[in-house]
Amino acid sequence: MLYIDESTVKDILKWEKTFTAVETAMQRVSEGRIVQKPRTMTFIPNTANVMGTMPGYLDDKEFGALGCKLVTSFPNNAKLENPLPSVNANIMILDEKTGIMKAVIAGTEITTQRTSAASAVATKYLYVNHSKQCGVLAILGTGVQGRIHAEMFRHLFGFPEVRLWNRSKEKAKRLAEELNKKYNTNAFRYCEDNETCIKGADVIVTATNSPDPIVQRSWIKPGAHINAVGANRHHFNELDREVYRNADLFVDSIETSQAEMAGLNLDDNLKGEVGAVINGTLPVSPRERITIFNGIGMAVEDCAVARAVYDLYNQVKYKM
Ligand SMILES: NC(=O)C1=CN([C@@H]2O[C@H](COP(=O)(O)OP(=O)(O)OC[C@H]3O[C@@H](n4cnc5c(N)ncnc54)[C@H](O)[C@@H]3O)[C@@H](O)[C@H]2O)C=CC1
Ligand SMILES: O=C([O-])C1=[NH+]CCC1
Repeated sequence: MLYIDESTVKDILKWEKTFTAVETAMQRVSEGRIVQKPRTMTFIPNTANVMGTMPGYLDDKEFGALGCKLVTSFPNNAKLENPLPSVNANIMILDEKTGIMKAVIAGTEITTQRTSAASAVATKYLYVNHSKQCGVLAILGTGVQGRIHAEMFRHLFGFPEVRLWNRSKEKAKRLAEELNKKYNTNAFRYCEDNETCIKGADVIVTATNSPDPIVQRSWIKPGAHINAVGANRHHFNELDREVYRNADLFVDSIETSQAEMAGLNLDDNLKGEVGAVINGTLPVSPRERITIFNGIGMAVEDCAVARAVYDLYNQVKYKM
């Protein structure tokens, strides 16, 4: 059985490839060329820990795959003496004709990249493509997702200022220093509080486990775009309800969002799927309207990126 480990995935998977795979998966969702149900969640009693199973099928020449991700979210892993990622995953991909397993692929880096890529796809189609300004990016939460969003968004969209806020301030400060050094810049700035981080920002990313709102409506600039990524079991808790009431909401999949975001009154502001915007079947919002992308993460994104990794691995292997 072929196992492609994390360090190999990190070596061969480039952000641009992940972006294209996720963009394709989002389009196929809105074309009905996928099969994907809400994930099953095994909540481990008396803890914040959860294990999810995410099976999916994606019909596409380049990124099509039949697969299943097993993912755990153990939010306290980051606080261990030897910290570990909070989110860990493996992805199985199966032969579509025989159902036989082709490979198990380490899925932690894939999950990291594909989540940020989904936000980037949404940002491209809901914001960047409408000639809106990419001046200030605000990142709330500087864990694994905060870091990848900061790096990937600056790389793809060239934000000259990336603000970083975290509940424990030292962590945000350290990340700003580290990224400034890595990219030989002073673009990454640490913020003392979430309000300062958000005010005047063009694009906002929330990537925390906060059960309470960390974004207030009055702090957001007209026409800004928000990618709400975090909050673990409660995908919509990072934004105050007033934010949802005064914005256009876009999701990755209506079907899975209806299950996992059931506590939010989606009917009020839900415009539809990002895939439909990409395909031109859903209009974009007026310029001054705030937009939210609430991506809860899709199995078919994992299938698409896993297929890309499998093909890249085989190309590299056969060349040797
Ligand atoms: N939508 C999706 O597809 C995905 C969503 N996620 C979610 O994104 C979030 C971040 O994931 P990672 O960066 O991997 O986790 P992480 O553990 O690396 O970072 C979590 C961050 O949240 C902050 N935080 C925790 N509790 C908080 C609170 N009460 N208020 C403010 N900040 C708080 C921590 O300081 C930490 O910096 C999690 O909720 C995770 O479940 C992760 C992967 C995929
Ligand atoms: O879609 C995903 O893989 C996850 N969503 C929340 C934690 C992991």
